[in-house]
Amino acid sequence: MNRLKLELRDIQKSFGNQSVLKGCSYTFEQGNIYGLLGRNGAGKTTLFNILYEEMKQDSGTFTLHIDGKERAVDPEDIGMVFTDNYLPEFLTGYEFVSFFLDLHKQENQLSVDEYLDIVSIDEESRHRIIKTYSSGMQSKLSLLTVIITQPKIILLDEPLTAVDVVSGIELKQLFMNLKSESIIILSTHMLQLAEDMCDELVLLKGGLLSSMEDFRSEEQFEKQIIQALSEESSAL
Ligand SMILES: Nc1ncnc2c1ncn2[C@@H]1O[C@H](COP(=O)(O)OP(=O)(O)OP(=O)(O)O)[C@@H](O)[C@H]1O
Repeated sequence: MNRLKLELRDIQKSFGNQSVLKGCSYTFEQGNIYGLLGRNGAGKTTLFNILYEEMKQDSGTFTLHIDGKERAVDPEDIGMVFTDNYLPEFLTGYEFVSFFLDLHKQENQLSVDEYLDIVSIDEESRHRIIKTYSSGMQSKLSLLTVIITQPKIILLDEPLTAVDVVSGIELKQLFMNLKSESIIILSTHMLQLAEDMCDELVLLKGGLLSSMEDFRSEEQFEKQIIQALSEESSAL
């Protein structure tokens, strides 16, 4: 039985007279990676910002169920990696990880170098300032923050877009390992990534969430998703 669940109930959000989320309800469970798919402007980032408490929903709730007990979500329950990385540009990668570890002491903590090895940031690069990093390297450093803290809920907003093929495969494997302890929700437009990595696909369309059941048993995966997202009732 799954120990940890995140339950969203009827979350609504409008900006002025634009209704973006019209009653999102869904239960996400530990042990799964969920792929959140939706057209541009469907409201994926808005939903993540609400869960991360960067933004307040107009109505609706989201709660955690731990071993059958329900409680509010605490900020430390959630880690989010954004498309745009907010990293301190004038620290080196090494200094950033060291600083981050001071703030977030972990049991069985690895050394700074061991963490940087996990995301394959090489010896020379780790002592350069982050400002000089490529966007893929910056993404890897951002992903390291959730790898270190392993929060109960991990929200990944287009995390692997700038990461090269080899690093992408390594990071995918890392998230596969993290999912046994966490609920992972991955927003992506990369259908191949969603198919490879996710256990369940969730569509955000017309301001509502729905599950795409048994997507692996469908032969024409891409065609099916494109059709689902382009039907007339789309949010756009
Ligand atoms: N702070 C804001 N103020 C006004 N409108 C906003 C705000 N944040 C988002 N929106 C609007 O809400 C809608 C959903 O935006 P959001 O960024 O959540 O979509 P998305 O699904 O993440 O899109 P994409 O795939 O393009 O990143 C868009 O029309 C956007 O312009």
